Amino acid sequence: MTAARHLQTYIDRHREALDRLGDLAPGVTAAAQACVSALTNGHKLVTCGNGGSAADAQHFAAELTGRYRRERRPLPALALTTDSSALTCIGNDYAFDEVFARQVRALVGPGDVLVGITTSGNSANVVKALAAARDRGAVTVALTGEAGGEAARHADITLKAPSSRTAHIQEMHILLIHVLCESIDDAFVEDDVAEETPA
Ligand SMILES: O=C(CO)[C@@H](O)[C@H](O)[C@H](O)[C@H](O)COP(=O)(O)O
Ligand SMILES: [Zn+2]
Repeated sequence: MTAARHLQTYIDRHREALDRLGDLAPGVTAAAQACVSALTNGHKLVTCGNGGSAADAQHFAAELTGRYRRERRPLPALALTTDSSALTCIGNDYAFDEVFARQVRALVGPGDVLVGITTSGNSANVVKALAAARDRGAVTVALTGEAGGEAARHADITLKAPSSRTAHIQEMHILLIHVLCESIDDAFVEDDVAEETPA
């Protein structure tokens, strides 16, 4: 297939998913409220995922500790994918399934929000992180594909990107993350006329 044909296929499939994304409005509202309420009450956001979703987890956390679009105070957020010592120690000494859950048991407390990102919904390390966070009294949010999978069973709120294809699920996930960042900015930007940094 030519690159041009790939491009058209991606545009068509991306648009198909995008056209159905509005159905997630109630879940997005609930997730935004959970994030804002946790951060307002001095709690933190913790994220995790594998591969491309690890990048999304880090992206989300950095939007909060750094900045998203508007100027506001730094907000507490942490991706569990970034500490190679913790990942290799826990993976080596326990099991890869435990790499996020053990960090959750160390770092996540009541009132925090754990965001688990998994396109299949079935990555065991993300599922176990959601379960551990729930045990710790955190609010659990899963970003999944349309199937939801096992992750949905351990999440208080599940945002199911309306696609079964990993790439397009990931594309919807990053859009959803940015939408959550808009709501978080709304809650923490003090001067609402603050300008966006030009690209
Ligand atoms: O980015 C991609 C594929 O687009 C890959 O790195 C992908 O994230 C990895 O295969 C992940 O291990 C998939 O895990 P999950 O989304 O099913 O939890
Ligand atoms: Zn990818």
